[in-house]
Amino acid sequence: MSAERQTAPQEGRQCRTLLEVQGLTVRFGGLVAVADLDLRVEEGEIFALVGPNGAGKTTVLNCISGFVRPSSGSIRLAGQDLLALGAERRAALGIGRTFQNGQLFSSMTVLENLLVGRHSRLRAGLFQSLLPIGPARREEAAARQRAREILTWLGLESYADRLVATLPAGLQKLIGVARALAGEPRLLLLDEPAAGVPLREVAALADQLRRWKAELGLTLLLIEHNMEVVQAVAQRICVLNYGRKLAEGEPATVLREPAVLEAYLGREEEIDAREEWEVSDHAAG
Ligand SMILES: Nc1ncnc2c1ncn2[C@@H]1O[C@H](COP(=O)(O)OP(=O)(O)OP(=O)(O)O)[C@@H](O)[C@H]1O
Repeated sequence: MSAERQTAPQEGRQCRTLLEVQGLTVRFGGLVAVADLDLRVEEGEIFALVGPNGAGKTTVLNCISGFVRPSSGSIRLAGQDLLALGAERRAALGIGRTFQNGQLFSSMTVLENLLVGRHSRLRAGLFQSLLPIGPARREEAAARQRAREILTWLGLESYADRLVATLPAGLQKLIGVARALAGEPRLLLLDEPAAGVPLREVAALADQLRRWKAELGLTLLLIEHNMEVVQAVAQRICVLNYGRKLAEGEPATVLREPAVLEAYLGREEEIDAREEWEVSDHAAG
């Protein structure tokens, strides 16, 4: 990685808002998935969006990365309004994104997936970067070099020329991160990085998240259900419930708030009741 990207954020520097979301509302037909949400993520922090299933977390991430158009509200990155811009333009401005299920091109190699992730940074188009001709040749060589550096940095260099489809799910998840990093993001949006990670590897994942932040000077906004990871890495969290902000602040404090406990327990009770009903229904049938 370049020296500039390797520099850790300096201790004690002033907080600067990188991402500012104001009055974000998303309606899907009659359903209000996100309701009048305000969020500020400061440069260099790890911020977690948590909440029960269906709370609206992924929808918020989709609005920031440009996959869902909100019904109202504003989203700014370093002061620049994003809403008029498409997903690709936002990626070029520094928004990187991973997905719960990877969403890689499984019939391409790992390296080719990273080149796709990097193409928002290239002046030549994606097609030219995959088929190097004319003036794109030098840029493409540099992109390949950078993609290999990222793979090496993540310990994935031996998989560069493997087809994604042949690799286990856990590895594909990390390749999803490598692909997002290939776009050299300032803000990395991570959708449930701990989902599917075995318990014994959760602490190592938390270490990795801190390393990505510190060594690449990244800001991380993550959705996460695993509270061990959230408490280990996040400086601040926002709890969503039915699309509304329920609480915000330091994880240790927020996760003890009665309203937050109730939101989680309430949903668990709903699920327990449904499961009991299904069991008794099946038993009766
Ligand atoms: N494209 C869509 N069309 C209609 N409804 C949607 C769409 N996307 C999400 N929803 C609904 O919006 C609500 C919020 O969904 P969302 O996926 O954002 O929640 P979440 O907090 O990410 O949930 P989970 O933790 O289960 O991933 C849910 O009720 C969901 O069914």
